[in-house]
Amino acid sequence: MTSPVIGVLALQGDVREHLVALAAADAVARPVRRPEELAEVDGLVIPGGESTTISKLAVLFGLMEPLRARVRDGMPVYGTCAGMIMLADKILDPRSGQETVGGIDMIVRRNAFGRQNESFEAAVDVKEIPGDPVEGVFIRAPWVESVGARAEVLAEHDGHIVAVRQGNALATSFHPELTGDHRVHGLFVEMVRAYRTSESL
Ligand SMILES: NC(=O)CC[C@H](N)C(=O)O
Repeated sequence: MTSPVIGVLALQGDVREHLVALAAADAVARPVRRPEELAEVDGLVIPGGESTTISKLAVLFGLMEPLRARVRDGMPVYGTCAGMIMLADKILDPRSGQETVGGIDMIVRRNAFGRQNESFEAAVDVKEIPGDPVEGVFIRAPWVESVGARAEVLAEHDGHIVAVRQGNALATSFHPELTGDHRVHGLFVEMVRAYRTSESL
């Protein structure tokens, strides 16, 4: 079977690192900036960066509604850090004008780890990733305050939820694209493959 085509939302943030990690995990990866490009991908990564900026640019580029529609339709989507914030149905302390795509029944607190510690690394056990813990790189990272019944917690750090999955939507507070360990991207590529197979039946 041919490799799935996975987009990386390329409005702001660490786009290139995700393109490299997805390619290493056997996907065809390409940047997505326009609605027509979004329509052509089998799955999408929303990278880390600054969620307020990504949100405003998504509205400006006419991508917010198409993003919501595709996520509602079940397109697999993976958000890291600012991308996790974009996938939250609700955020605490949003900046004015900040919107989210939503898709995961969770409440996310922006910069939650950041106030105590701008940036750090920690080993994180992630459900669905067998073997060694994942090296979690946290950069002004959010955490998940609470999840609703439909969302499954995949990982915690220091008593705080840092990875969540709800159906085809996956989110991590940390940045696996920066470590050279492509297992989380591998999990996402498998989600996209399964979706593609179910769509073509
Ligand atoms: N590394 C990151 O993506 C940081 C997220 C950033 N603190 C935000 O609120 O968007």
